[in-house]
Amino acid sequence: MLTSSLYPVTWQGDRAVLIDQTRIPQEYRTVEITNSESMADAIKTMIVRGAPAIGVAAAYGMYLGSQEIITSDRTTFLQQLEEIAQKLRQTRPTAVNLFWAIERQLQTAHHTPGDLTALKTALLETAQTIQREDLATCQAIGDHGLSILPETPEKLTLLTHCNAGALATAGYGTALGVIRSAWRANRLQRVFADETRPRLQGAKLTAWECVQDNIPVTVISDNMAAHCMKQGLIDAVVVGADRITTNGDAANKIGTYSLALVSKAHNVPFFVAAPLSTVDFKLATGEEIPIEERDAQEIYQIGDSRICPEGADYYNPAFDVTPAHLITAIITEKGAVKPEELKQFKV
Ligand SMILES: CSC[C@@H](O)[C@@H](O)C(=O)COP(=O)(O)O
Repeated sequence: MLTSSLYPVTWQGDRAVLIDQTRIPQEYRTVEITNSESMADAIKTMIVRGAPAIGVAAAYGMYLGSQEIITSDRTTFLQQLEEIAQKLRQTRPTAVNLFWAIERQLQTAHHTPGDLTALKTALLETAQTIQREDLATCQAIGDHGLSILPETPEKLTLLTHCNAGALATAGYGTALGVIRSAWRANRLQRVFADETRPRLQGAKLTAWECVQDNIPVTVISDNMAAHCMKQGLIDAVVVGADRITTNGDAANKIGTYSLALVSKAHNVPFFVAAPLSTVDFKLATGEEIPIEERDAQEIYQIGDSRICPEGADYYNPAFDVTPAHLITAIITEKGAVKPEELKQFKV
């Protein structure tokens, strides 16, 4: 029996309720967000994280922001809404879903006729639509992924990195959606979850989600993947993405690129599962993707303990780019394609 009722964002009347992903698995707690500034903070501090979930959260942030604007003049309203959009854009630079969702809300605002009350209602409806669509999209990604997983005599063991699960989307997940669909189809033996230093999304969130759904999960540290592949333990790798460019290069959580190299060396298929809202057709190659650099403390400290000496320097890029040639297929809601075939989805 699958639960998967792990919705990172829930709309309740006049507020968004977020699962606080910084506390899982120690504690399941929710945070109520009633204004655009708190939503921007929640995205920045990773209370809500994962590219599609960030997009959903930002869409509600735009609606909450619209409620803060006190004017009856449409032009002034649109100017102030743009300022709110700008604050939300400044939270995290890599996941394109953030910019995609904000743009969709601005388009809604510009194209909704009638008074400002009607416009604000349209912003709430658009946020809810983005959320609903993403859930359906993840389920479609799961189905398409299932159809291209390798045919093996035994059930599959799949490896994933970071958390591209229900918590990272409107629900169900992208990479973990494929894994859920494989489990549901009785084709999955086990998931290996990279712990994903420095924020440990794999050890904390992916492992927790799998436990909720009774999917057998083995957590490994990030440097163990090559050894596991050499032992023949892994049939395929499935990861998510934060931004994919027109040529099929894919930015995802730091460590994904090395995992792709290791997969190539061991002839293990490497799949990227992502909605088309994660594809940035404005960018030609992964070289152009802005890579977020986060606070050094994420490297030198675990929990409350400092693990590295003072006096050293630290470097903390949160994402890396896997070149298209290392990707077996990109699994989208419209089907699984080779990276070079992604262009066909450009509208
Ligand atoms: C479906 S989520 C895809 C990606 O956003 C995910 O793999 C990832 O890298 C998340 O990074 P995070 O820094 O936790 O937001």
